[in-house]
Amino acid sequence: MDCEILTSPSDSRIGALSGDRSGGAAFQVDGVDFSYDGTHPVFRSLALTARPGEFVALLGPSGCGKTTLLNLLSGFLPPSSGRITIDGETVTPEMPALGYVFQSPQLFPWLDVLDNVRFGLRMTGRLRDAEQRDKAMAALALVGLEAAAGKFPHQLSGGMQQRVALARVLVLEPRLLLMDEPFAALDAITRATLNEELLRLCGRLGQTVLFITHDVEEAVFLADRVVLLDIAPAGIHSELAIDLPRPRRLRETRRLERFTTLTDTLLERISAIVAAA
Ligand SMILES: Nc1ncnc2c1ncn2[C@@H]1O[C@H](COP(=O)(O)OP(=O)(O)OP(=O)(O)O)[C@@H](O)[C@H]1O
Repeated sequence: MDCEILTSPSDSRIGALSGDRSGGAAFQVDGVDFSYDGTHPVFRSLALTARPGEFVALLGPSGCGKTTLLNLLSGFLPPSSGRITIDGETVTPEMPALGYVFQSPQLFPWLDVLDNVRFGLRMTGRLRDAEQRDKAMAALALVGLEAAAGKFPHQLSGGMQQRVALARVLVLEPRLLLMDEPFAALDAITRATLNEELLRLCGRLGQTVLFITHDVEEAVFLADRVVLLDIAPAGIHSELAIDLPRPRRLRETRRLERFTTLTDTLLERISAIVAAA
């Protein structure tokens, strides 16, 4: 099991990643209709925005369209009408601003950790080998895995594999991270550690994040704002601003009365959605 608490890498170790990126991207979903088959809509006139650097958690009952929304935002699925923009530009899957982290790490088993992290840089072909290595090592330092650079995925725990997957995305310096239940398959201790790690990284790198989860406490711990989706095709049921102080540490934050109030509010809203279905 991978449950060590990581220390923060020094600025010199992550220097190779501090290139020309400038914080997070804004996104805007405007009047979006979407259906997979043309007859059963998943969204009708959906509208959602996020400001640069905002951490938005997406909650909602199974089948309400959370993954569909991520796929629309990443440009993998085109809306049937409406517009989705990242920093004002219509989204396409090739946009360098985008990084996608899935529930399963999806590493290449035949490549070692360093080459898994380097893979995206090699595909862009823009940097020399040595620069690619520097950037990949910097990304591994960010997730506390420099020492695992020469290992293969099967030699890593589930939590370490998910960290490599995160490093593989961070190396490309995305300004919008789309995360689809990235820690759902992990044990509770690893998940708690990675939640804290993710907040530390976001505080440091400033990306905008859209994070899907089924876990109300995880959503409240991580987010600036929780967006709750209703049964499809109703779209957004409600939003809740998470006014908990930062930096957040799991044990301290969960003890706050406000944390309990916010999670209870969301649980009540979810029960109402399910009861009305
Ligand atoms: N490729 C597809 N083809 C047809 N219908 C799909 C496809 N993917 C999803 N759907 C349908 O679209 C709706 C929304 O699915 P989606 O996976 O976005 O929901 P979700 O909220 O992410 O669900 P879960 O919480 O269970 O992961 C569901 O009714 C689902 O059955």
